[in-house]
Amino acid sequence: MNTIQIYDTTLRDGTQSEELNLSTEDKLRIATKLDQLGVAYIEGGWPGSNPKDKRFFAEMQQYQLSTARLAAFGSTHAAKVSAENDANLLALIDSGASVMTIFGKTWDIHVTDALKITLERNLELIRDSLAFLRPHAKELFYDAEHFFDGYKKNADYAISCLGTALDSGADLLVLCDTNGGTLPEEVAAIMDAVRTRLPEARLGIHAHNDCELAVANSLAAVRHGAVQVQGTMNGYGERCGNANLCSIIANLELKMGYSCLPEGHLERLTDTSAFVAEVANLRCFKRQPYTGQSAFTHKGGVHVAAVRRNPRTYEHIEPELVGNKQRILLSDLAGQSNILFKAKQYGFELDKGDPFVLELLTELKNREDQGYEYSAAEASYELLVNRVLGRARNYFRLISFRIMDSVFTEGMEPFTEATVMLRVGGMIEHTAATGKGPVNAMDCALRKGLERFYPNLGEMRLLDFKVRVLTGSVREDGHGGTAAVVRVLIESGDQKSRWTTVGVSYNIIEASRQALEDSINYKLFKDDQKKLTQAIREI
Ligand SMILES: CC(=O)SCCNC(=O)CCNC(=O)[C@H](O)C(C)(C)COP(=O)(O)OP(=O)(O)OC[C@H]1O[C@@H](n2cnc3c(N)ncnc32)[C@H](O)[C@@H]1OP(=O)(O)O
Ligand SMILES: CC(=O)C(=O)O
Repeated sequence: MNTIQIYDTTLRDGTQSEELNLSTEDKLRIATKLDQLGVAYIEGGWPGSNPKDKRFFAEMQQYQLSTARLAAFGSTHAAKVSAENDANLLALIDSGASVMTIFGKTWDIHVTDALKITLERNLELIRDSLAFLRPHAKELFYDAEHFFDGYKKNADYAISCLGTALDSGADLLVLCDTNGGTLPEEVAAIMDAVRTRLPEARLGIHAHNDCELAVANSLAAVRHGAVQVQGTMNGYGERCGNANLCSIIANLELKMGYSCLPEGHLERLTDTSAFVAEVANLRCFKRQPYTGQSAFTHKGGVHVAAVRRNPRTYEHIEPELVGNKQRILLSDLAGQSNILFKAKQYGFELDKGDPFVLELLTELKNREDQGYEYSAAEASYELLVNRVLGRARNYFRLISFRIMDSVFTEGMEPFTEATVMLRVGGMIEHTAATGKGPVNAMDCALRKGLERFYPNLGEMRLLDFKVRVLTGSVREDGHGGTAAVVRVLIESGDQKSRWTTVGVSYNIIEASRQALEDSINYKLFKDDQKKLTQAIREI
């Protein structure tokens, strides 16, 4: 099987993304993870650019990478100084990286208008920089910036830049679609032309995503002879991003018959993608092909009915191949199959046509119509199913509650107090608490009343609170705006898991109460289930 080298530049080109900012520590964690995934090269940064990147390379000298080689990035030397005196090239040598990648100009307007030097002088920059670095690098790559645009405008000059790099010791010439404006058929034709004119050269591809074609362009380049693909995890990068390695690796391995990662490592892809997003403190892109949470998620009843019989009916690969999994959503587009799938996941074996299934489906559709959204708040639906099927109980009853906001000093935050009356078993509990806002005050009062009976509630935290005014909820009596229906989603968690619950009402406090009550009941229900499972195991 032919091998394609995966060159990851998340830690360099990825950090040029508007929303990405990584500390040295973050970079070390990501580098370790990329090595475990098994990419061939990790471009760690530009040591001549900033102290953070310099520190990263110094720290990396203590790490033993198992699969990847560490690459340091920089430009050809500054026109005003010689290669030997160029701080940027010296920083590359100091970095201790065994692989060095330098970018140089290949598009004539970049030479004359950006660098403001002659075309001949640029060839000297390329030649002298590579020749100077050659003895210090195990591998030396030349990134031909703007190669495709340059080739289209002045093919002879673009080729002479590549030829100079090759003659000066470059092991590999990486053709860059820096502005991301090239089409796959142009990439294919230009790759063929370069291979004809420089048959001895090994070629790579570095594509940007300005036309949403970076993955397609990378695959086209491989089909036309590229042996290395550069890109970033999750496609992070400047403007519209770089070529997304998650899609490239999966496509090359699963659709095109190439090998990119060590045997058996492809199933680490989804975890690696999520890990990088987590360290970068960015939300994962749900619709990301292969590794996104929605990539194998089914919502429509017709689809769910079919995938339950044979997943291949609506899935282009087995999700497990890339470490992902199938998910089924609940919504007003569901059919009985969605309910059966979820019920099975919760431990119930039901059949199509069962009155419980029909009741649950009707209830789901009615509630979704009122504004509940169970695909985002599955804990509420799990409780509902378990209640309808008699497995879950209400752990308490909120008999009454009152919330007061008082402003004592003009311009100061209001003082919020909640009182609640609860029934737990046969006992009545009456408590009050203050909080930062009405929902927090109600949450504190509820816990204060309940923790005596259920101490495990002390482990539970509210993690997120979202309110959405539902469009189309303007009432027939003309009351919209502040009288519109709102949906509240509350995400809660303990040491082991996170869950989301939902409430809907014209009254934001009432919607929050529903979501809060579900959240507490869910925690108590799941803890009881765990205890039961443990007790059964011990019998
Ligand atoms: C296509 C790519 O992704 S290339 C990578 C782009 N990434 C970055 O720019 C991030 C890191 N960059 C930096 O930290 C800084 O820009 C530095 C340290 C490299 C340079 O900083 P400064 O010296 O202050 O220059 P500044 O950023 O204003 O301008 C870029 C300089 O690089 C020069 N330059 C650009 N490309 C090249 C090249 N291939 N070879 C030689 N010089 C180059 C420009 O001519 C300009 O120098 P000049 O003003 O003397 O003509
Ligand atoms: C080198 C590089 O990052 C580019 O040309 O896009």
